[in-house]
Amino acid sequence: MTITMTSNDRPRATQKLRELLARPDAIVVAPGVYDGISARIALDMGFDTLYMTGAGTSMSRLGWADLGLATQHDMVEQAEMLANIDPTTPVIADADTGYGGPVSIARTVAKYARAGVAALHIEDQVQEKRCGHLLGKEIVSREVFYSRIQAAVNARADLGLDILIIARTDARQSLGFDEACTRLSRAAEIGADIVFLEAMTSREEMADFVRRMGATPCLLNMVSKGVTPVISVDEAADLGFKVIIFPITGFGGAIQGIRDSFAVLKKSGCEPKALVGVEEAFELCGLIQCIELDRKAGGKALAGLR
Ligand SMILES: C[C@](O)(C(=O)O)[C@H](CC(=O)O)C(=O)O
Repeated sequence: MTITMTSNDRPRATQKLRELLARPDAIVVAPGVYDGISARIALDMGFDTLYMTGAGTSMSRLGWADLGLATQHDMVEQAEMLANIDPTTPVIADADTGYGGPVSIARTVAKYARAGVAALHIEDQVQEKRCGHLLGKEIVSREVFYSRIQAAVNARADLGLDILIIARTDARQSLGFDEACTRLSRAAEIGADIVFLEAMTSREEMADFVRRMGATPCLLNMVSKGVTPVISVDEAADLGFKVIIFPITGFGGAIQGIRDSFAVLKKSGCEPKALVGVEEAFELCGLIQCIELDRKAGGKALAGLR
């Protein structure tokens, strides 16, 4: 795989996501990434789309749970880094509530698009939001939600951007499934490209949701130990979903892996034997590419490395 640090091919990620979505009977699979290492692993393994998880971003950048603590600035910085390791691979990014009223949302859309993000999702929780799989979520009115989506759609048109807009509703928990579907149908009419019904509680709901949304592509959020029943990528595709995200797979695995590794150190006073070594880690993160880049430019800084 070619990884480039140039920005010339940025528009291709959005175009590529549109092409991936247009494939009949196929689903876009996006593993959750939350830092440079997790993004590098997903790219190295050949995933063709990445999902920037807000929960993972909040925990990796701030060390705090997904409770609306990450700011627009935190999220844009993270998105910019993730979208530019390989600018040809689409990144679908969490944009929470859009971080304010219509003016802030317009700025969020512009900043995400200019950072190289291919699609972003904006939801209808109040600003003091929380992970969609926790209890006690508070939801804004239909009007406020619709104006968030309208602001995003207008910003995209006014600024000549082609980022995809995903409307997410968290209304299922407190207002019910019908209200959630009504909100997303209207969001699609306003101009959202993809719809995301957070925290569905049964397979019947999943099937019904896709049916009710008609031609609008639907996204499924597969959160381990969340409130949505676990289904596979193939099952989601069979139900008609066009995108499936796995926000927890990366950081859930990392937490377990780091814990296991530290436990060996604490117990034995030595590192675990099976650890990935420093060179392998650097190679994962572009060492060879950097040596090549330096050599081609006549640089001497990395000449002695290999
Ligand atoms: C998708 C999500 O917005 C995320 O931040 O990745 C979260 C995931 C989580 O916290 O479990 C959500 O579902 O709200």
